Amino acid sequence: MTQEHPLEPIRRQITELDRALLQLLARRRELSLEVARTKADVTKPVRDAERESALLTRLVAEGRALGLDGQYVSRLFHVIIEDSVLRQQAWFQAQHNADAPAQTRVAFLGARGSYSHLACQSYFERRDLALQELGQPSFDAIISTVEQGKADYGILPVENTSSGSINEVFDLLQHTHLQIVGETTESIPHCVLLPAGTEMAEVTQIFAHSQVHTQCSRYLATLNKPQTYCASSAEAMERAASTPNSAALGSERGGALYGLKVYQREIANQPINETRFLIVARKGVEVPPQVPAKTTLLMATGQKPGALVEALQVLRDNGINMTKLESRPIHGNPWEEMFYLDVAANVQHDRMQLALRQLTRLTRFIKVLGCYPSETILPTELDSQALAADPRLSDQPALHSRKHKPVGTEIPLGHQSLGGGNFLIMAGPADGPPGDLSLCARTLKEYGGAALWGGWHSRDAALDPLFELGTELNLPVIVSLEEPAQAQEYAHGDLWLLPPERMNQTKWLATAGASQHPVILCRQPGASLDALLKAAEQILDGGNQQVILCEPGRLEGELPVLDLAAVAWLKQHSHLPVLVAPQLPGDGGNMAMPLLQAARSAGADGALLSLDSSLGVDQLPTLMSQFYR
Ligand SMILES: O=C(O)C(=O)C[C@]1(C(=O)O)C=C[C@@H](O)C=C1
Repeated sequence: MTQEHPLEPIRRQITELDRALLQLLARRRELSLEVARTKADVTKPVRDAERESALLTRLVAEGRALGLDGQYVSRLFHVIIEDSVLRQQAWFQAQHNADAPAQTRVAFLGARGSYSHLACQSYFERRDLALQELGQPSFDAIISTVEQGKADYGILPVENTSSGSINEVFDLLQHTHLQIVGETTESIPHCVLLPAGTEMAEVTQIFAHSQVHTQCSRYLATLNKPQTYCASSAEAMERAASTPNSAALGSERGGALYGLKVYQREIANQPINETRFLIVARKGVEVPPQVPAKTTLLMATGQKPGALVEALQVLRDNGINMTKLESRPIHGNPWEEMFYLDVAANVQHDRMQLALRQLTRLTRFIKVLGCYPSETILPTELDSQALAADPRLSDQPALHSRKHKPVGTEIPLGHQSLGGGNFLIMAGPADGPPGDLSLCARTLKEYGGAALWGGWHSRDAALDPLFELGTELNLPVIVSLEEPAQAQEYAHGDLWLLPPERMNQTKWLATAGASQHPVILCRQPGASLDALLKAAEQILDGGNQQVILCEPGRLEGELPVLDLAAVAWLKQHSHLPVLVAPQLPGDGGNMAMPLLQAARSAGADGALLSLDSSLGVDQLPTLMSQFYR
């Protein structure tokens, strides 16, 4: 008889626990609906911030007593509460609109597995409605299918966190009589997908939608494989499934429909990649008082100066919060604009009715495109004290703080020292030809650069030349930590870098904490400075005292944004060295110098420069010689 592996009985216990967790979650959902039924009688709003805050504070404390950290518990319960709120809202909406279409035929863009298809499934699943799915070839076809009564609903993407507004959809909304009846936001984690049995080394082409390709350009540069563009991600996945030696970019859920498995997750340039969709129907809906509503308006103001400001003032005077403003040209009227506004208000409320009446006086055209339940559920924030570590330790200053260590930490870097008073420049080519790496390394060496950087994503293939150059020139190298399980592959790097999207990921922080390499920890966009320091604390707590904080820049359109107040604040509150990683616009060569000088004045200890079309390797010698002059 074969003996059972010792793993098996443990795994059986985990399976049992997971099953019990699922049953508890299902029961919690039932109770949440019971709460909704009770609230219906007293017209209490779905969301009760006080209750959520009390509930989370208690759970964090109880979790801590069981050895679970506060961030972990609050993250889990944010997901659970979001589901509870959305389900309650969907229930109220259904009660209030009993004459909604009996069937649910939904028109969406693309085939099974497209991002629109997945959004459609999540939206209607919450409503417990059986779906008849009608994939369409274009946005136009979605609108006309619903207009002609061949579908009951249409689902249209309107904006994406990486690529911005989808203009074609806004233009179509101008001309249809369909009403917006709902919205949903889908988080779309792009992955590289492979057919079962295919290895990445065998792949000769990657199928992708052009927008997805743009959103993942940094990672794709490291794979260095030819791309074939497709009309949709669904088509990309279908072609990869039927073409030998190919891969596709798509979502994990979509890939599963085509028998594709994930090769690499989270490959988007921006860690948060969400798309907002609108649901349209022939007849509008009414939003019940328990549910927060959004109203979308379409309006054209007169062409006199300040007309838009006057219109917006009407909203402000009536206490109405605008959540989005978008402008589109009016066909046939050059230089005139049509404005789309989302406001957080129910069109039935008096103040909204009043505002609409006042707006008719100031506009040439105004139309309500729809009033629908808002599905933007912001998590209830707990104060940092509630989330802090064990209260018995709360009188001990945090390891990152100046109270714990008044003198700044210095980290040796070759013959220089980070945090030692000199501003150090570290650089590397973003995704240029391999020759750039060598040129960059030699330039850094010659002009006093402190380290060679392998870019935001250091993939296996790119590591060897990096390490070889480092050894040859005796120049420290920085590698991005991609996969904690393979930490040994990064062992030759002198410094490790945790990219912004890893800042909150416990397994990366634990790997960094257990390492003896200095670790550069980058602030995630939108994360608070407190959150950055908490992540640093986890690394320090793990044992690694060589943590370097990094403030990455970003681009707002063509404008470079770099938070130097954050740099100054971090230097005052923490003894850890602080770097900046500015992003430069297309013609960024001229911006590099003033940004570096300003960062140095704000107290930064150095900069990480990503060399690309905005700042080329060839511009590095002038920049460095002038900076250190
Ligand atoms: O207790 C309530 O009032 C609920 O609606 C339940 C619940 C929850 O899921 O715990 C959901 C939404 C509220 O904001 C607070 C709590």
